[in-house]
Amino acid sequence: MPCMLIDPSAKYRPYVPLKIDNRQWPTKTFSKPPIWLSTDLRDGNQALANPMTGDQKLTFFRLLLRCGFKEIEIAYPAASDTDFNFVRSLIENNEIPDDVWIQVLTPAREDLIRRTFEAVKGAKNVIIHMYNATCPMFRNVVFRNDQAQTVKLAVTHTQLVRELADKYSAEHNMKIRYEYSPETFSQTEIEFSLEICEAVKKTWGKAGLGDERIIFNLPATVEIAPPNHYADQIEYFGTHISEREKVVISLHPHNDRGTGIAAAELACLAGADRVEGCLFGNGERTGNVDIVNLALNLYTQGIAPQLDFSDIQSIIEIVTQCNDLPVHPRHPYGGELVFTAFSGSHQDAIKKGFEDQNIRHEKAAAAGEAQIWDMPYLPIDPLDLGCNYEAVIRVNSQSGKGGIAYIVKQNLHLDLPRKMQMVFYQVIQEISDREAREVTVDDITTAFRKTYHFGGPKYEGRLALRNFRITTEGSGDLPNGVGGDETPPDERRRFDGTVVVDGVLRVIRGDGNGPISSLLDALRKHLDIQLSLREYTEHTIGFDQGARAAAYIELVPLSPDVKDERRAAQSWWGVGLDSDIAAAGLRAVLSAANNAIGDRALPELKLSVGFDTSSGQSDVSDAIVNSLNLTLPRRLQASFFEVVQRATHASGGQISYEDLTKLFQTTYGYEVAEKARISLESFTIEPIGSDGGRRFNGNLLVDGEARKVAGEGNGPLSSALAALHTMIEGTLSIREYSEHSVGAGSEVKAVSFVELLYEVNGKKESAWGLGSDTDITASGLRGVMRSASSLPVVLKAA
Ligand SMILES: CC(=O)SCCNC(=O)CCNC(=O)[C@H](O)C(C)(C)COP(=O)(O)OP(=O)(O)OC[C@H]1O[C@@H](n2cnc3c(N)ncnc32)[C@H](O)[C@@H]1OP(=O)(O)O
Ligand SMILES: CC(C)C(=O)C(=O)O
Repeated sequence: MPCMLIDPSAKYRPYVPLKIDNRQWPTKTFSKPPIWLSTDLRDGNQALANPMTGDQKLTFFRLLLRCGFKEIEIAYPAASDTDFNFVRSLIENNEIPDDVWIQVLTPAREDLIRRTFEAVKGAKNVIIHMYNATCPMFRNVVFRNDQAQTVKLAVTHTQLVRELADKYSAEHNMKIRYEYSPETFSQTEIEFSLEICEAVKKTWGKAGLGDERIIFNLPATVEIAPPNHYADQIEYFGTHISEREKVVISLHPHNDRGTGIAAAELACLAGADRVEGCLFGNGERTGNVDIVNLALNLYTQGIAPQLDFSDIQSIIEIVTQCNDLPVHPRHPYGGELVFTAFSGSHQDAIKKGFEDQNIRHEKAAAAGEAQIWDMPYLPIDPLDLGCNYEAVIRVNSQSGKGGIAYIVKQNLHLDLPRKMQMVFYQVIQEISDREAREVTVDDITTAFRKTYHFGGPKYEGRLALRNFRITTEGSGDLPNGVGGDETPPDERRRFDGTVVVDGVLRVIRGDGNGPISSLLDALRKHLDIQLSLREYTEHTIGFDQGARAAAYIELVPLSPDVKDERRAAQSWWGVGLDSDIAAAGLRAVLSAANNAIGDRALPELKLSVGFDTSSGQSDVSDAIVNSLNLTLPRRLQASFFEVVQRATHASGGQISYEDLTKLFQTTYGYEVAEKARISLESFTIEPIGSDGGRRFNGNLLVDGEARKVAGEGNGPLSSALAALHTMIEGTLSIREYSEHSVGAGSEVKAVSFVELLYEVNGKKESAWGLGSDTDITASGLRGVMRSASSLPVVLKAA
């Protein structure tokens, strides 16, 4: 089986370097772009397994115009009807802008030259491009010509081109220029290249300045030497051709050694004026030189290339559709992976680079200076090519914390503290190792939300903040916007808040020297969550009205010794986002606390009875709001607080929230199964008289016995009281009444809060009762009966 030779010199010979003294190009630098010629529709097209259709060529042509090409080789018209007709259709359909030169290629053959001229008849600006091979191998093998015959071939056919150019330009008002290519220039003896070009120039006979210049296109038809050799050849040609000012030196590099770009760049430094190539380097074998690459190389040197690749992805789409060839994912500037870093150290550098650059750019903008792009690993700003930063960092098992933090910042606008980055990195590493695949942006943001219970109800943990109030001892409510734990020394803060604990609303309270420490205190007291704050950072997101605060918190196990807390190996991070900075901190505490408690069962929530009367009362009523959705009238709050205090003393100083709720329900008869002493079985209310009076007819159950009663008043409640008076000693009167609705839609019901005053034998007593019903009148009546049942009403003898 053939294989690589141990001594390849037995088979291959090296190129022969040019002897040039004092070459100039190595010290030259770029200052302007060359003239570009796209040969996608000719050299690119002829290299395709399936050359482009007319429609594809038209699409491609329009794309080239969009990119800004002013010279476009559109066909080898003599090759096929498709090519010929395409040229005709562009001309006849006025597709060619006035400032664009179309170029067509022809061999040095009379019939084909004539057909080529026929193809371009009537076009405004045309470059006729003729070629014949000039290097020894082609002379000897392909044409079997010596040097003189080769020159003769070129000269004779240049003569024909000249005659036809004169004729067509006169007859069809065309501007016609001439390009001659000594094909395989790079393999041709340099002196012979000069000789044949001098002969062609002379024959053409009308090389002038500007648009009159003759174009000598010097192809590296096959790249057989390093790029410096091509540069030498070009410099030599340019410094030895006569009337240099009347000559455009054009490059046509191929990429057989993979150095087409370097060859073109060095040859430009060596004096070339023009480059022929294809978008993304399509073309024979390894392709023509890639004009996108060349142009953007200039761009990254701060030189406007005069070509526009602002929407590079849409350009790739069209090019790949027309060529039916892919663009490699690693292709310079355009490949789908070229702005992507997977590896940790690259990602870290890019992330830091962006941060540093933002600061630099802000300063430069303020000073009115240029905002220079200077980024690790990214030689060009993806935005300039219509790409975004989304794909700049992608994560797999080679990635590090910096990259992951970058994605979190880009997508969630959260700038994680370094230690938190390290912790979250472990989470993503675990996913990436487990799944053995790239971790997507969605994977990362979802993992972040889940890990830190961040981003709304869907991601809530076992503990979630509903509402809160921070008060300063003696000074009432704190205005929102008091941040972190920045409390003046000696001022104490109190956190009163409603927190969802395992799905149940709870009111908790704690004290500390700031909002965070008072919430931590509340968690300790009420839920036995013993944590302490080790690190807190915050930043704002957005501006002005839309600004929000992001807070990051690290909690450690509470320890009697602060030093132990600082050294604690175990810690939990949390994040909170809110328009109010204090709320952001509190959310961050709960986010971290969620991670700290994991699945651990929490103790039954305890309501401490050590509160002072007023604040204990609001705790109690908050609890009823939370558990039963009932907003108690103020006097009922006071009344119930007394009940609670008695109950908590009786049960050793503490009462659970469940028991508190039950106590409320049984005390006031709210939604309990047992019948009260006096209960309403059924009733009717009838209007009486003309002044709005009412008559109540009720079926009651009193001490287990059915009673029918009736009474009249000026409303349902007063008529019910009148009815009760028919069976009791003393009098009942309404001391306070209020009601509100609970629930929504078809579930809505009325809840009535009734306080009755009972006067009998000179004694007075009052009691509260609750009624509820979908009918508001029935709700009020039930409240009356429930309140009466709580009073020691004396029944009349039957
Ligand atoms: C480096 C380059 O890219 S050069 C451009 C190459 N592009 C193409 O070839 C695509 C279009 N070509 C074609 O469609 C056909 O080759 C045609 C129509 C031009 C000619 O087709 P044919 O007449 O069948 O000739 P064929 O394709 O075999 O070409 C070889 C002949 O042309 C001669 N020839 C090759 N190049 C040239 C040239 N630049 N000038 C004159 N004659 C040439 C060869 O010596 C050979 O002649 P021979 O038949 O006397 O031996
Ligand atoms: C016709 C010439 C310019 C050519 O395509 C080449 O040499 O590659």
